[in-house]
Amino acid sequence: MQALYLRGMQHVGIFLTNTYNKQLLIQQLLEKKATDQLGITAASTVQLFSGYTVQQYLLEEDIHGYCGIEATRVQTLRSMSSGEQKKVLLHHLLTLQPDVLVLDNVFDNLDIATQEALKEQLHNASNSICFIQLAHRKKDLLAFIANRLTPSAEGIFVPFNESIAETASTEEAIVPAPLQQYNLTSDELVRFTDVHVSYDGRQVLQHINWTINRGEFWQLKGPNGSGKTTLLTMITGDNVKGYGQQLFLFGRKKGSGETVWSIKEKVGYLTPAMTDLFATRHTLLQMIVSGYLDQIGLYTVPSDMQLRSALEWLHMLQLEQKANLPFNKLTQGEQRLALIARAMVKHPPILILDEPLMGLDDANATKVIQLINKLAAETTSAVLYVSHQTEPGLQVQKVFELVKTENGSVGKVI
Ligand SMILES: Nc1ncnc2c1ncn2[C@@H]1O[C@H](COP(=O)(O)OP(=O)(O)OP(=O)(O)O)[C@@H](O)[C@H]1O
Repeated sequence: MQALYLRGMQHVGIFLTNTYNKQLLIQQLLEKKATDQLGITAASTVQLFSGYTVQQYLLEEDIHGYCGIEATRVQTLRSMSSGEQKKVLLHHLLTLQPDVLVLDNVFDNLDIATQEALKEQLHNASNSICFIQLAHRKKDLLAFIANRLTPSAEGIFVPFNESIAETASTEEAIVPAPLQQYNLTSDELVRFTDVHVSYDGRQVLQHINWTINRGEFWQLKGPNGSGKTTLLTMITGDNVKGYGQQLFLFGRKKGSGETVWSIKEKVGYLTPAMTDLFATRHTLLQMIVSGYLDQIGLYTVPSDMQLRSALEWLHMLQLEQKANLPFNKLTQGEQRLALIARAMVKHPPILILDEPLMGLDDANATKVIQLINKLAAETTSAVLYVSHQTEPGLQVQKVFELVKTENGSVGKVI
């Protein structure tokens, strides 16, 4: 690794693709092992801000009841939304005043207003804390960090060249046909009529009116803590707040004797956190096939038709060469494409993609956007893309936006 010249207060922005071993770099930074190359002196205090750090604080809170972050005395870290968790953690780390703060994908999951506020906060702290920013998206690189590097093919850091070649496209490929049809009584899949949700006496959603029909392509957006996850868990049947309300899922009122299973089998679901569930010895092919069997991993013998169809999905993703590789040996971008295919193999009436671009580099984000557009355009599944970010290139037809008010968020269709 080449010197990063961090002597003095020289911040560094490092652009990484998903193929780079980021964990090793972070480990070296935290252990100050790369002292000579990175210019971090032995006496420096180094802190890390990342999704992993949030997980560590959550674990601490689960075990000891308090994780050391002042704001969590009012509301537990566990019950905060993912954006709220990141905000309080970053604030906490800045108050610790480390010599060096490593920022790993700092803007993932954060709404635009919070991103702007955070940029200002980081800028203000940049006289006293040295930042090493690791970013996968060019647009995320902090403007005040002029020193921008990227690892070369030889593994040394070189100045970052803004024009990075995009990867091959899946645009021309054909979506494999479904092996089964769902018996749906109407085109209306989900309907919220005047739905309200409160937690601990605090209203977070009010007067929600929203209908999702077959084949529609929606984006659900809204700032951190506005209630996106709450709405999603009501659709997937995982939130008890749906009972006793005018919530209709696949033609049945919630709580009218339906099973959670009868809802779940009609929903394809992806959240980046699911990647950890597949950290097993299963191959990529087995993982795709498991989507037919609603299993995580493969514990039932699949049919020949299912195997053939899974191979067609891999062909479409240009991943058939890797069919027999263990899933956890794939790059993050490949894993994300595969998880979307897994959620989609059954052509479920509704496909929910919760922050599907999280952690991806620019080239992989482009590929995933192409795939999502394709699934929305060429299948009868309704696609629900959930993110506070507007992605240029994503061809959503309608947006359901949550707008925060003092009495909880209201929804509007754009
Ligand atoms: N179990 C719970 N107990 C108390 N408050 C909760 C609980 N679950 C959610 N909340 C609160 O409800 C609000 C909405 O949370 P939700 O996770 O639905 O928001 P979100 O839009 O998904 O946020 P983000 O973009 O940050 O993930 C937040 O203020 C959150 O703190």
